[in-house]
Amino acid sequence: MKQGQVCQVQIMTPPKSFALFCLNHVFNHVAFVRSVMMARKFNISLVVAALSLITRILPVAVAVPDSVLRARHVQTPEELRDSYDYIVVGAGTAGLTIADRLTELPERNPSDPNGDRQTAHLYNLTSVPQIGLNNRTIPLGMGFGVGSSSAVNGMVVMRGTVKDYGIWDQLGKNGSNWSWKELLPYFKKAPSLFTFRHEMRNPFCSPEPGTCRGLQHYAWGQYNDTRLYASFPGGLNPAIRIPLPADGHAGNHGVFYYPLSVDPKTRQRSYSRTGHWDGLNRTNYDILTSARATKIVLSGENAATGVECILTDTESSCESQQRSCDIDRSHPYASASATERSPCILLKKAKIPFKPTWGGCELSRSPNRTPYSVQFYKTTPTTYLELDPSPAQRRTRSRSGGRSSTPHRGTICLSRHRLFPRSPGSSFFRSTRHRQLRSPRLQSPKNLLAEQMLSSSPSSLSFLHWVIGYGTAPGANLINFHPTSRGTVSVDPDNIDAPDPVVDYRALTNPVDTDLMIAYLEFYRRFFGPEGPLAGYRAVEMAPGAKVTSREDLAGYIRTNYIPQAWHPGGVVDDELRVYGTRGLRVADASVIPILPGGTTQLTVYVIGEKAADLIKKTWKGKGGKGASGGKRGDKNR
Ligand SMILES: Cc1cc2nc3c(=O)[nH]c(=O)nc-3n(C[C@H](O)[C@H](O)[C@H](O)COP(=O)(O)OP(=O)(O)OC[C@H]3O[C@@H](n4cnc5c(N)ncnc54)[C@H](O)[C@@H]3O)c2cc1C
Repeated sequence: MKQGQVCQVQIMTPPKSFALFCLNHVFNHVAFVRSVMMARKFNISLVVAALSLITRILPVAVAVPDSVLRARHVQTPEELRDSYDYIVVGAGTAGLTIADRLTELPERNPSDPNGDRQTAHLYNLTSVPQIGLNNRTIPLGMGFGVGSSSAVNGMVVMRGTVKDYGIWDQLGKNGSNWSWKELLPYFKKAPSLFTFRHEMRNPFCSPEPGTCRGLQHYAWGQYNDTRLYASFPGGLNPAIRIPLPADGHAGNHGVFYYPLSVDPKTRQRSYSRTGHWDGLNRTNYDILTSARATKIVLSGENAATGVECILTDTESSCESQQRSCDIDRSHPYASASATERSPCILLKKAKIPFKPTWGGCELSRSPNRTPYSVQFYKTTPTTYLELDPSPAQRRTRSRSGGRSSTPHRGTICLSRHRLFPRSPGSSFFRSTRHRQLRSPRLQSPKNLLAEQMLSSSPSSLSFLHWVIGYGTAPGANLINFHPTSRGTVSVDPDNIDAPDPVVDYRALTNPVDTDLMIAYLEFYRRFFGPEGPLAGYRAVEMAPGAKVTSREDLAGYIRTNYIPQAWHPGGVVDDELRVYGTRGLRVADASVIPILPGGTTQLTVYVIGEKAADLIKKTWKGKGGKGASGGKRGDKNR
């Protein structure tokens, strides 16, 4: 090891295997945690699970009781071992999952969930001014700390639809299967990490699609709520053609309730740290805190051989070596952070050959699977009260298994439905104006997106809505997980060593996105209007306001209110998560999602972590490894 300005973590031929995290805290009084995990492998490979580009970093203590933390906590370069089999950069949702799986041991202590949402633990980064949004800059949603974004997120647990993952699969070229069927085993694994606020016997109602016994499983707990259903005699379907799937986690769209990853008794957050780190008893797993990975070291043949990082408290350096590595980044905005954190734009610059397929060039530069979220309806206080269930509705709730508790002031449910159930429907996208949805390449994410938008099939793309009350506010909140404008995350061309990425959402640069939002607004006007299924709520439109009707005015409202991110960005790599043109370098985090699923992302990211670990384990075969099942590595309780 050597001291200096830079911490270099290199990985050598593995005498021992382990995981190492670099946890950093950053400027502006905001603590950052970066992590580098090094995990054991039988042969050679490095996994970096998250990089990002933050400048100055302050050390931050990680509040983990010794009794809980069993992975070796490394705080100085001197404590690093000479070599590691894997390095995982990023102690986030995917990174912790991968490190856990690569270091699995038979013993596992029960989790000790601690720490609720720490909203202050968000990186203090903003995008460049957005031309399409009246030059507003948009804060980036990205958590730091052990657990990172899963430690600060809204805890909504959702799967995407069968179609969502089908698109991923269609985009794959290397034979790695990302279909619903392939991912289902990983989805089933993830719930064991969570304790849920909704005390359901089976939190997902059905590990197997279609085996759920009823909506009531989702209809109690925080939202105490069958009111929505009571509001729609005959269900939503006749009114707005939105189905009510019996199982919200069986890959369908429709209106359903969802669980939260919160312990129902203690109300403590259940997240990647409690599920994948606390309580681990691993001698092959080290974690380095207060360090920021700055560069992935590549050999002459573009083989990843190590990681350089800065120890943020002492500004000292560390160094180790490795024969080869799989590098897995574990945060979308990390994609452009270290020098070789390059998406396609940097690969091009470096003249590294790549095939823009699964996580193609366009997407890899893009954080722009950015949801749209605008609250545009509110109810008056009078109407507010009327949201409480009637005696009849209470009886309905009771019959359906819901709990009797203080009536919530609004009804919350999740609607994931296809575009524009009544109209303009598919014809909306067939207009000349929307031909620009398509791209010249046939099997491109953009084309598949367009195809789904144009489709009238019930399995086509779905969009997400929280209806009547997002959080505690009455109203509606809609999220578009399928924007067509593509953004970029890149290094600063004027300062390639700058730690912060340049993030440009390029929000609303494709006019289709504005048209989508206008159509959404109009849909909600129908939905809440006197002729709509929620007429009984007598909702009053507060914003944009009933007077805002022309396309021009609605577009103006959207420009000033549109938020081109709702904490679920995405972007990078081929379908085996390898960075094009390199060896031993993988990215596994939310950024690899080629097209966002129509749902919140944390569960999908856990699945990506699980799949990444299996992809890596496959390379153990024939090299002294035990293969994907991990042999002795498997904890019994998984
Ligand atoms: C405020 C908020 C609310 C959300 N709400 C929900 C929700 O309700 N439901 C849901 O399903 N999803 C939600 N999400 C999204 C979900 O939490 C994320 O998609 C998911 O956790 C991302 O996981 P990840 O592994 O890709 O990144 P993260 O979990 O963010 O991990 C990235 C890690 O990489 C580290 N890192 C970055 N750069 C470096 C570097 N240079 N060196 C070392 N380490 C580095 C970071 O510090 C961090 O530890 C929310 C997200 C946020 C931010």
